[in-house]
Amino acid sequence: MRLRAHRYLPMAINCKQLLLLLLLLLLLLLSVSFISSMTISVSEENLLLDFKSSIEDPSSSLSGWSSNLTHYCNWTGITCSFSSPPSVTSLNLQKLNLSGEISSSICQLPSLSDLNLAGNHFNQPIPLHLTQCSSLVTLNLSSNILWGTLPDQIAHLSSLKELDLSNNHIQGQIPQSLGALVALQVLNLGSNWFSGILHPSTFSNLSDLVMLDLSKNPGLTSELPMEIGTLGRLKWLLLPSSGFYGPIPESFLGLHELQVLDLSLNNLTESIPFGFGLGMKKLLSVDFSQNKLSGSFPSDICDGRALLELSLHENLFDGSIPESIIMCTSLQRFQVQDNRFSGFFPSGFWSLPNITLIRAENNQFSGEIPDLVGALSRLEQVQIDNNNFTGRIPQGLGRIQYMYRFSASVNGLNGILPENFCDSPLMSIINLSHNSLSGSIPELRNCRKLVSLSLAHNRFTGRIPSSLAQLPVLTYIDLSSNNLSGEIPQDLQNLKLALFNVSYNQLSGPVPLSITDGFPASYLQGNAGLCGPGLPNSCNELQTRRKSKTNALMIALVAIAVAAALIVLSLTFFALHKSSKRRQNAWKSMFFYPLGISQDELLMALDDKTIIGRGAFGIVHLVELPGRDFVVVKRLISSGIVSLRKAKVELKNLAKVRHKNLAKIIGFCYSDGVLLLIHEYVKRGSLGDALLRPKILLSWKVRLQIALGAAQGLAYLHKDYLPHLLHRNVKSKNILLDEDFTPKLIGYGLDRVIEEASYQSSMASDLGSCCYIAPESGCSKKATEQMDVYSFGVVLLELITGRPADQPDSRESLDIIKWVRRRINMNNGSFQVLDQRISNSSQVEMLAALDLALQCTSALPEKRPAMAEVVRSLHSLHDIVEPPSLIFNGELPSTSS
Ligand SMILES: Nc1ncnc2c1ncn2[C@@H]1O[C@H](COP(=O)(O)OP(=O)(O)OP(=O)(O)O)[C@@H](O)[C@H]1O
Repeated sequence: MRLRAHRYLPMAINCKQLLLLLLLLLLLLLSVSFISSMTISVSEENLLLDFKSSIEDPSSSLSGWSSNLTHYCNWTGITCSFSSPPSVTSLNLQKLNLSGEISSSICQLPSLSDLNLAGNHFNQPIPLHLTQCSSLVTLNLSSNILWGTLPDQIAHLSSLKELDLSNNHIQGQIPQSLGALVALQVLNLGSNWFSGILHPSTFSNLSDLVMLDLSKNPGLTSELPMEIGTLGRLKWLLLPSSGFYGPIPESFLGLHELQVLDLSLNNLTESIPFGFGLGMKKLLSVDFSQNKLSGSFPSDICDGRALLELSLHENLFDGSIPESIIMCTSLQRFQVQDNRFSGFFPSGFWSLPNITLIRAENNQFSGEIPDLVGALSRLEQVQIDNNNFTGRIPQGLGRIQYMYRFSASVNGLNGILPENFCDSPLMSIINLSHNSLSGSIPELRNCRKLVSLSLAHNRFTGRIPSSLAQLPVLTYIDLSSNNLSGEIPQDLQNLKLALFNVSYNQLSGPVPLSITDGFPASYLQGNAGLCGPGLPNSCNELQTRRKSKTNALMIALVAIAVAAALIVLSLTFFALHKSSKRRQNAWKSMFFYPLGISQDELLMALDDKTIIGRGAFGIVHLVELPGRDFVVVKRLISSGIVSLRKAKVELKNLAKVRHKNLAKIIGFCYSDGVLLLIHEYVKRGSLGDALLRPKILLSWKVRLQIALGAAQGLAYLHKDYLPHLLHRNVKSKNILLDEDFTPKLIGYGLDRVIEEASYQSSMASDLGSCCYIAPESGCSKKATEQMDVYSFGVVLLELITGRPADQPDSRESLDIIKWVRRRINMNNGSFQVLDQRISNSSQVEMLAALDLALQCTSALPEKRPAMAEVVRSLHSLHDIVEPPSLIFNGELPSTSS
């Protein structure tokens, strides 16, 4: 037994040893796994600290990123996975005022799927190493100062679902390789400096895309690829304020999931594809505004009944709005102003249950505003100025709870004003001027928020309501050119008025002191019976005159001599009355945009001090408006101004010219053959002047941009605007430069308001213009598009050579065409004519432009290209627009204000 026990003893020891061994092994395993977990943690932490070390953090937002404080998964902006060990999945450091370098270390975080550095100040090219972060699902670098191009290698981020690079300074073409990111759902490249064309294939495979935003990239001069219309999941398509041109592809009809479509502020042409809206049941907002779209109203736009907002304004749409629009029961905002719509404005539209905004001004709508508009309406703002609306102001107007602006000037509204027309508690602006309204102006007691009341140029009679004085914020009152009588209520002086115009009425009696003191006398003129300091009648005189008139009457009963005196007096009075009537008719005005000042104030401003230029057709004044805005008033000096009736028709049409390269006509004043044209003010003066200033050197890119803009303006006049227009006076002095050097043509349309013979004689008197005139215009009287093309070619030569078109004092005394042609016949002559101050790197483009300018200035009109062709050729040269800071190599031109 002992022996057996002895035999088993070593065996027992072995078991113990085995147990110990196992225990040791376990411990070893545990410590290995602990050490390995420690290694991962340490390396992720180090990677983050490395990332931090290259970042500038003035707000100490990342001060908690320290290994001594907490585990890195709890650091600001970090999210980790729940795995063991935990690993960083998301880095969200938006809006922390960070700058510096985005280090490559973050791409070594193996599980990083979301990287958000939006709203910081990173100022560097898009780091190429970010394209190595292959696990990224979301990359948001928006609202920084990233620059350079978007690298092709972006295609390596094959898991990416959201890419947001908006609001940076990224340049160059949108890389075609983006099309490889087939998982992409959100692509936002808005507000950058991308340029060139959109390659169609970029979009063919992005079938998961839900949101595409390329807005505010003005250099993206491209047609809209039809492939975008195949993105069947697209909900948001945002392409406003870029350079898109051409038609809207038919394929867009297939975007059945679309909710928001914004194509505004581009150069899109042709009509909206027929059937647009059919089957698009989810449409909420559609914006086609500020393009050159034409054709009819998209009558299926409300097929889905969900539409909240429709904007078609500032286009060339025509035809009428179909009655079916009343199916748009959810519609809230409707903007069709500044088009050529006509026909009856659908009456059911006014009672749409949710409509808050109707803007339809500057069209030719007719019809009446029905009385239905009333208590249940949610209308807040109605602007239907400058149309052909007729009928009465509806009774229900004053019952609309939320109405704050009602503007229906320049229409044919008639009848009396309903007693309650201003009862809406929020009503702030009422403009019913230039209509045929009559009767007395009701007392206004309830619109306590009324700021501006314009009832000018109507047929109102009776007294000025004294209740106006009870409206605490009333600031602008224009009651001019009516038949109002009686006295001006004295209490009005309690108001803080910025405008009080009652000229050309039949008011009488003393004018409240603050009004004679505070406003120009022109606001009171045309009221023979008013008296007060500064007016033709002093009140004492008037009273004495009245007394003596009574006495004379009494004496007249008994004395024939006095009766004779009375006759003389009445004759004088008659003469006075007649002259006042004549003065009343002196000026007729029409403003197509609100100026904030009255006709009389405008006229008063036209003195020598405001003259800023003189041309062949007249003198140019610069007039300041309230709020530091300006307009330019050109007083036409010509014996051949057309009649008021014709001027009105022509200018109403010219005011519908809408193009960013044509200075707007804002209004006009007319009196006995004198015409004042009111224009948009363009700040930087003319191109002609800019080229003459020796210290200014416009870079080639800017010159090209100016040429392209001017060509686009002309092409619009020739082909897009109806009826087609010729400019007839294209020259560098008639191309003005806006703040950002956008060119704007002035001087178009003058031949519409000046008789032909006078127009031609004014043109002939302007010697500075003769080198812009096509050679054939001497023989053929009729102006043609080709003559405009010739003149444009001369301007293009000025831009290429840096020489003014006409240099009478130069040694060679040649006009620019002869000068260029002589030189290019010499050896290597083409190079010699290029402006030598511009860098050689632009030579190829300049030579191509020279070739185009020579075609435009061909002696044979039929050899000249059409303006649309010129635009295309310049487009092909104009790929990258430089940021404004690179525009000038010399002194910046001052603004003339
Ligand atoms: N809308 C405007 N904004 C700013 N300045 C203007 C505007 N219109 C004219 N000017 C200034 O007034 C000057 C004279 O303009 P105007 O058009 O009358 O003359 P012009 O161009 O020299 O000749 P023409 O009468 O043949 O057109 C311009 O050179 C420009 O400096």
